Amino acid sequence: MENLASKYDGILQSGNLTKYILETSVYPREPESLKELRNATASYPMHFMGTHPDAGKLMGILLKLLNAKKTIEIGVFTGYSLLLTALNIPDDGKIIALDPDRKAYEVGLPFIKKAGVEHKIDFTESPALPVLDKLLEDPSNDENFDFAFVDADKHNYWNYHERLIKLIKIGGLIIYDNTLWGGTVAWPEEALLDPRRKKVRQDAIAFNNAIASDTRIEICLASIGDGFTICRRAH
Ligand SMILES: C[S@@+](CC[C@H](N)C(=O)[O-])C[C@H]1O[C@@H](n2cnc3c(N)ncnc32)[C@H](O)[C@@H]1O
Ligand SMILES: O=c1cc(-c2ccc(O)cc2)oc2c(O)c(O)ccc12
Repeated sequence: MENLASKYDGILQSGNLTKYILETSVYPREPESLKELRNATASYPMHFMGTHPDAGKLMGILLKLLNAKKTIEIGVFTGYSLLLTALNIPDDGKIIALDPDRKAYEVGLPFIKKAGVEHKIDFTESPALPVLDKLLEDPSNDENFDFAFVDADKHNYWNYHERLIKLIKIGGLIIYDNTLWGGTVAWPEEALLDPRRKKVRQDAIAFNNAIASDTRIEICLASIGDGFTICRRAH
């Protein structure tokens, strides 16, 4: 029988511990604009797709450590991770943000404007692959980005990886979200009943296996949010 608790209890499979972490170290220091965007998303369809705030906190620290200036985001939804990125890069930083769903982006846009960071965002209403291919047609984009965050159609993660690895600088980071898919990657296949969740589990397992043997990167599969695969381009 499918254990839906994992979806709501976080990857720790413990609602109390997830709540403790959020209430102790995340919510009290979450910027007001992010909190407002998160609250506005709560009444939007599929609101659970927003990046987990604890994972967002880690992403913010990594962006600062890296001094990231030029970034790519694949999968914007209402913009939690996008606003978080915009708040953690310098005033002249730029984010190429890609999503075919402009309506969801517009839910978060007022909070992005209020935070005064809209000028850092170049949103394109499109599936990501053709835009990445276009970027790669111009050699000046090779190794020109510090950071990328991927949180979109899970079956395309390897296709994104093959393109992002050329666009990201040596020493830069690519983060893939949902790579533990509620913990189900370690479950027996028959334990999952919903065919769509089953398919995403298979996509996540295939991606995790492929990335684990990619010698161009160092990886850390962090059990935060829904599973964050943090890749550092090594060469
Ligand atoms: C999980 S949500 C992203 C959540 C977002 N990072 C946040 O913090 O709120 C996934 C998004 O991926 C988008 N998406 C689906 N297919 C896509 C594609 N081919 N290219 C880019 N984005 C895509 C969906 O429209 C959806 O908004
Ligand atoms: O339940 C979901 C579904 C997705 C998803 C499915 C198909 C796409 O083309 C894009 C996204 O993503 C999710 C997600 O990122 C998350 O953190 C929780 C749930 C889901």
